Amino acid sequence: MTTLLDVRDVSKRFTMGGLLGRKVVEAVSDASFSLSAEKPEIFTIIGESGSGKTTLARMILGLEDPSSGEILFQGQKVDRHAGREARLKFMANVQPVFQNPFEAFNPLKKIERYLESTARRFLDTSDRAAIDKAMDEALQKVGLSLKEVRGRFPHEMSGGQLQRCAIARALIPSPPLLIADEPVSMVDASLRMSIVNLLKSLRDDLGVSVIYITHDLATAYYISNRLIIMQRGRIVEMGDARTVLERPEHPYSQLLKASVLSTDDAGAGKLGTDPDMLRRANDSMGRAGRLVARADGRSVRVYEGA
Ligand SMILES: Nc1ncnc2c1ncn2[C@@H]1O[C@H](COP(=O)(O)OP(=O)(O)OP(=O)(O)O)[C@@H](O)[C@H]1O
Repeated sequence: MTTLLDVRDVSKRFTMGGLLGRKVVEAVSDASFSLSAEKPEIFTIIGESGSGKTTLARMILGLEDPSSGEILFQGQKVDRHAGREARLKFMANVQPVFQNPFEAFNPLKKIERYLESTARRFLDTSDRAAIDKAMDEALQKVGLSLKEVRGRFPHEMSGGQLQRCAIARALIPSPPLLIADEPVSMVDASLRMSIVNLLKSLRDDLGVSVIYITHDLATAYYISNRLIIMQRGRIVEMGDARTVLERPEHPYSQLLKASVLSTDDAGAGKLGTDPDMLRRANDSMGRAGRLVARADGRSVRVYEGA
């Protein structure tokens, strides 16, 4: 197997405060996983707010240095201090899609200007026809066209359409990997599935791998091949998405699943959690334990004495 992305024992610590009262936050602890270059997949990172998802994504994008461990992309170390040329080459291969498309676009600039600057930068051309062609091709991949977008400002589009434009922009350099950090959470509920389906078709039709970051178990279940569940910076469970979400084994994964209201439970106004489940999930909080890889392809964190 050729490896596209290799995350090796990566940790990130932030130190806050001054000399007195210094506080160290371990945002990510010893994360390891890899993606194959031959088998495009949607690899999902699930976790509550503060579990370290964005920090992990920022390290993969080379926007943040790991405190320890390393990340390799196509065998090369991801290094945010690499020279301009190396950095540009990396950015052409690994593109971000952010949560809020209205923040990603400058409200005072027409959308095509943003796409155009990406095309100029990555395709290294100033040929008008070539730039238009690249923009139109990228927009077609997300179900839009340059004709539809031309002349329009961000506020003239719905959140869903604008997120499509953001994804089109990311696709301009034809990257094999997209990092999508909560890409549907700011999009109207009615349009969410169309963006989720778009990610799926990028994988299936264009062979793009996607790291999909979310706290939404339903969309994760629907589109992911594999997933990891993070609790306070640690991966507590990793494996085939359907298997893990159907039969979570780590107490925290079980609690996450039980905390999602099924339509039946919602009617009855109750969550499927019991005090024992809560206690076991709380007991695991902050404990290091050991992530054990099993023959069935699943990894689950276990604790001494548990
Ligand atoms: N630049 C920073 N300086 C200090 N602490 C940080 C920094 N970035 C993140 N953290 C801390 O690291 C932890 C993980 O944050 P992170 O944003 O990665 O989590 P998350 O799972 O993405 O959360 P959310 O879903 O709310 O974005 C949190 O405790 C956060 O406060």
